[in-house]
Amino acid sequence: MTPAPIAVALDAPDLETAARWAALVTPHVTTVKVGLELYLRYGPDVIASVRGASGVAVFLDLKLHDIPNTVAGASRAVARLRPSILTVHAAGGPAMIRAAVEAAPHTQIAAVTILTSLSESDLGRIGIAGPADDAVRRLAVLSVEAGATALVCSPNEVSAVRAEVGDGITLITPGVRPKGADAQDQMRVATPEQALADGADLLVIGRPITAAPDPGAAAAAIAASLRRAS
Ligand SMILES: O=C(O)c1cc(=O)[nH]c(=O)n1[C@@H]1O[C@H](COP(=O)(O)O)[C@@H](O)[C@H]1O
Repeated sequence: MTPAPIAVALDAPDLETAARWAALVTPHVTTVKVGLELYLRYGPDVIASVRGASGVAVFLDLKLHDIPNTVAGASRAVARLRPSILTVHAAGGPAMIRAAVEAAPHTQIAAVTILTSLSESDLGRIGIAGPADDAVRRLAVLSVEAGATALVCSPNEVSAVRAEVGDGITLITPGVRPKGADAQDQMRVATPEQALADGADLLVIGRPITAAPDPGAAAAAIAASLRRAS
């Protein structure tokens, strides 16, 4: 069975748990994602641990956001780990995004547009006027012009972003919840089937899989449902 285009967010408190989740889900998904919790605790070794024997693609989600020189250095430091994807915040601006792209030539740089945990009223409070769609599209275009070949946005904006940037850019959507699942701290959400139908290339899914009694079975069920829908 072809693995589904899902990156399972391994937001675990310890390495053993993360490696166990990775082993359980990798037959069913293309990618696993290491984020700040694991990386700040264990550092670079975590990548090899979750990659394991399967050699699954590892997405390193550090959401870098600093001046270009600092982001270039940080990107260079992690590029040698050969993650398939590395995230930076689009709001860091074009020079910062370009610095990451140039410092990690073998890794796809994904620019995070507007966090899926922000509601439209949160956006107003941090000074971003107008609907989320507008800000996401603006940041998407700026990021692609700066050399990013992947973008992170919510499933709600993915079709608008696709229309803006075309087919060559990888669109990654967190904020994914199977029908009836609790959105938790996510504000702009959709189902996996909807996200894929609207043009997402890779769905980031964490707790709906990792908090399930059997993460392997939960990943398999979502993968099967995507196959049925496509
Ligand atoms: O860059 C990300 O992956 C990301 C961007 C974003 O806007 N929203 C978002 O939730 N994420 C990540 O996606 C994952 C979502 O996890 P769940 O909410 O448990 O499915 C977490 O690891 C987040 O860090």
